[in-house]
Amino acid sequence: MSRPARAGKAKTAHATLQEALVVGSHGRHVVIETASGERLLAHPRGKKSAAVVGDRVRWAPAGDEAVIEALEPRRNLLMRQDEWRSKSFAANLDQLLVMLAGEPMFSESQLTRALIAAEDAGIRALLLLNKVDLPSAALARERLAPYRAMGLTVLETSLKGQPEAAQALLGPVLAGHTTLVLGPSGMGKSTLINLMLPQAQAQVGEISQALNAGRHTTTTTTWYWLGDAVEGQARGALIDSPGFQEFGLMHITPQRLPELMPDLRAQLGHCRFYNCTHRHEPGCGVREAVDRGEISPTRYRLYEALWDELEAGQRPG
Ligand SMILES: Nc1nc2c(ncn2[C@@H]2O[C@H](COP(=O)(O)OP(=O)(O)OP(=O)(O)O)[C@@H](O)[C@H]2O)c(=O)[nH]1
Ligand SMILES: [Zn+2]
Repeated sequence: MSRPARAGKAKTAHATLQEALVVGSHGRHVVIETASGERLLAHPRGKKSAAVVGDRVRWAPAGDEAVIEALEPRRNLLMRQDEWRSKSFAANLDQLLVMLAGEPMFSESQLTRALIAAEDAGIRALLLLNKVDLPSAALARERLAPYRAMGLTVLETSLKGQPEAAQALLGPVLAGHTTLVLGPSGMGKSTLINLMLPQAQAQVGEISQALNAGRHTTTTTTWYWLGDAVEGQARGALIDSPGFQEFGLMHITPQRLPELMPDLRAQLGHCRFYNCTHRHEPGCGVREAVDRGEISPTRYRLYEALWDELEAGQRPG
């Protein structure tokens, strides 16, 4: 695809370039929102690491489009799992909202992976149990007991049956923060986005328009402003990534897993061997805690499975 020629040769100092926010992405091409609120298709310069939604960038105009000259330092970064590898996909988040339901029953493996990714990135996670109007919510609640016990907040909604109550509950939780919504299929993510963002379609439209100018049709990750800007107040935002299922964990070594799982972490320091993997060793404090019922057997099995997966991923070749 042809790119507009660069205006001049002189290298502009980054500080003099305008800052913008990345609000949409399609592979290496992104949509930025400039300080004046304009949305432009932006291309990375050269092969430098690509910008992701939530990034603040320094940009220069290039015809009707923009060239990203530099990324501002990131507060944090989340990766998504591709078929083959982990890829960065959202930066500078305040919190992760994980949507769950009893019908279809949420996957504990997916939940655990999300929590590990958030913990590793230093991002707080909130759980949202939706569809509490259905009888299956009782079982979902039971399965969430170990997560409450490790200190996680579990909010409950019936987005479809009681939208006003859900709005009242979620409004203050989302206001002023940048929240990535993880909604596995069927948990009610579309219902949530439509409820909290009546103007969502218009925002998607603007991003598609900017992308279409570059002949891209779909956006993979989208930033939505929550409400209008009010002077002196941080503006909240939701980040939605359609089809997004799994976080990338391949950059985490298996030895770090216990530190990233609060229920296991609470039991560290009681093993006979200082370098205990908590898998086969005698005198393991973590496995004793499983036997005593202080760590849920499911969580422990997920730990074992993740260990194998991460170890296999790190073997050379
Ligand atoms: N009973 C009940 N159903 C709900 C609730 N919230 C959403 N649903 C229904 O659950 C189904 C899935 O909701 P969506 O919002 O489309 O879910 P999604 O997570 O976006 O699903 P995908 O479109 O598959 O990605 C729809 O039929 C909704 O009407 C709820 O609180 N209670
Ligand atoms: Zn151990």
